[in-house]
Amino acid sequence: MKGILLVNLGSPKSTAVPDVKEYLDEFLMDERVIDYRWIFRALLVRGIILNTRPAKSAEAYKTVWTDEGSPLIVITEKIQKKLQKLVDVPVEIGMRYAEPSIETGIRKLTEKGVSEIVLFPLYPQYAMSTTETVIEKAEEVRKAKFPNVKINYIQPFYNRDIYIECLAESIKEKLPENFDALQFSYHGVPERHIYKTDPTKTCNLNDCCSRESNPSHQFCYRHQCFDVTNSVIKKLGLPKEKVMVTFQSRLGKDKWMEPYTDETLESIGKKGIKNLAIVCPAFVSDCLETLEEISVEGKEQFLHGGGENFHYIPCLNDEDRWIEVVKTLCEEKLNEFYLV
Ligand SMILES: C=CC1=C(C)c2cc3[nH]c(cc4nc(cc5[nH]c(cc1n2)c(C)c5CCC(=O)O)C(CCC(=O)O)=C4C)c(C)c3C=C
Ligand SMILES: [Fe+2]
Ligand SMILES: [Fe+2]
Repeated sequence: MKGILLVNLGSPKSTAVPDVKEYLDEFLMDERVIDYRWIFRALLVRGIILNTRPAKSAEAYKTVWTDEGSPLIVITEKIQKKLQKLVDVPVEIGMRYAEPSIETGIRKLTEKGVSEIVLFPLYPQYAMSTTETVIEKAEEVRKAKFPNVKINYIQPFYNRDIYIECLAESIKEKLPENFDALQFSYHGVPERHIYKTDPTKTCNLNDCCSRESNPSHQFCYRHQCFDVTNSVIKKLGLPKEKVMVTFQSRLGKDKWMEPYTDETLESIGKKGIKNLAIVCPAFVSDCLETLEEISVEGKEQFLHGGGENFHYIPCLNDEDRWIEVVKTLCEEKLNEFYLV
């Protein structure tokens, strides 16, 4: 029997500082997130970051937490429930970090008799800290605990027409009438990650990412962010001069992809952009990074820098058109089981 596992990043189990600390420990000790040798990662994460960050992050989580829990998990559950109504195989969710884990998700499916799983990492763009770490973890769990289960993975879908169509429609509906600029803010990654995961060694993190084609594009997060932006603005008929791409949520002292979202928000008001719309297409569901970092902090930065109207465009969340896309991508992979 077949089944579907939707995998998202995950959140702490509560906003209590020890729970946030446990979550950050698992997240930041992932070698595909902080890619230093174990001893240096442990010194940085356990010796420095976990001393202060959990309390600060817990305060931020408190501002977005709902009665049902973390927005990211609540929204992923809503996607699951809606998808379940459209397909005739069991659908479960699993988180890369914390609970419900990928193992919990696979276990629930196997208890329903599932032995062939389509696993959907809910990230449009490939990075070692997105799709790659999900697949690595799922394979580790499968080999150790469910050796008889087959898993078929859905690949990054940043360039799929159905996704672009859906995102463009969603943005169009939510765009305010008057805006001076539309900012696409993607979660950043350290530049080193892009070089590291480029098997072709042809990405120069410069003009190459915006070229029409280059062998590195399949593994270049930066290219995939530009590609989503270009495809969406083409569909919306927006002039390039009205659009910006920036990268948010950097952590630590490494060089992350630029331009940075926060610095841009602080400076564009003075350059004449008074009415701003902003969207975050690295996330399919709203989460701490959109609801707090962009909608609250980002708005303050923009207003502080001389901006006047800040309009946050929510993620696809559980919009029906997005659930249809999820269904189509899952069905494609479900059907592949018949071919092998
Ligand atoms: C969308 C893709 C994501 C990438 C790429 C990514 C990389 C990345 N993140 C950190 C550090 C943190 N991220 C945090 C939160 C967070 N990150 C993503 C997604 C990506 N991260 C999401 C969806 C969330 C929100 C989770 C939620 O519960 O809502 C956090 C925790 C919050 C905080 O303390 O700021 C950290 C830390 C690194 C180092 C990294 C490197 C590639
Ligand atoms: Fe590139
Ligand atoms: Fe992150």
